[in-house]
Amino acid sequence: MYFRAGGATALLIGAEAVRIRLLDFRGIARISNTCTKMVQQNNRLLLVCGPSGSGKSTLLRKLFDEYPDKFGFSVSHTTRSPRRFEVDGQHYHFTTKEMMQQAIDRGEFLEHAVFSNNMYGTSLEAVQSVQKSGKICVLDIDMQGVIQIKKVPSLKPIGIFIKPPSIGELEVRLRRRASESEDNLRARLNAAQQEINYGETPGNFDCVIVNDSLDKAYNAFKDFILKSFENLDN
Ligand SMILES: Nc1ncnc2c1ncn2[C@@H]1O[C@H](COP(=O)(O)OP(=O)(O)OP(=O)(O)O)[C@@H](O)[C@H]1O
Repeated sequence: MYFRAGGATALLIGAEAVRIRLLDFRGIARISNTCTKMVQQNNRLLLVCGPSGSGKSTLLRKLFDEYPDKFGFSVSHTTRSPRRFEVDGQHYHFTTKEMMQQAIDRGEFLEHAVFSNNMYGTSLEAVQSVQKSGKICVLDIDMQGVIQIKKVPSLKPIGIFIKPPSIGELEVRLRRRASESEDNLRARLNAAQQEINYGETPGNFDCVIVNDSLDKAYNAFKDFILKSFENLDN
């Protein structure tokens, strides 16, 4: 079953969305050793990044459907209040600003951001919890999160960038999805070109997939992942 547990890209990119991401050098050093162990154990992270509306969720849903036991999302932390249907530890780990900041200072977060006065982040423990269950941990993550994770040299994540066929088509898809206010949609489209530039810069991702025809894009997505994680048997 596909279940997206509140990844960083689930956040709005509204006009007021000043995202501040901080991972200081002490934090990097602290988590670096643990990450080296993760890599040695062949527990590499899979990062899926792309502009809002590029099709990350659609492709991941197909992958999770085809390989139900192989992949898992880590559960993010947030300091925002739970919504009515949200279950602590399932949709998010709900915490306080003080506790989250202390954990960040202890170097327990791979990436974190401030959005609309609330903190969000991916803890190393949340990633390891997925890996301990025998699954490959997938982070559906925005450009700023990728930049932050890449600062941990020992992590060596496998990164896939999902590129829309054009900004015009991205707009069509976002409008058809009808999930955003006009302001939000504009903010997402404004951010998209910068994200595409980052995605296309050599060295930033291991693979760039243009999501034009969904079937074609999915096959390329799946093939690359199967090759990258050779021990996937299904
Ligand atoms: N190849 C495709 N052709 C046409 N429509 C597509 C294609 N891929 C995805 N879509 C549609 O585009 C919309 C955006 O896709 P999706 O929600 O997967 O994007 P996303 O990158 O996960 O966005 P967000 O980051 O905002 O969650 C959805 O309505 C989806 O059905």
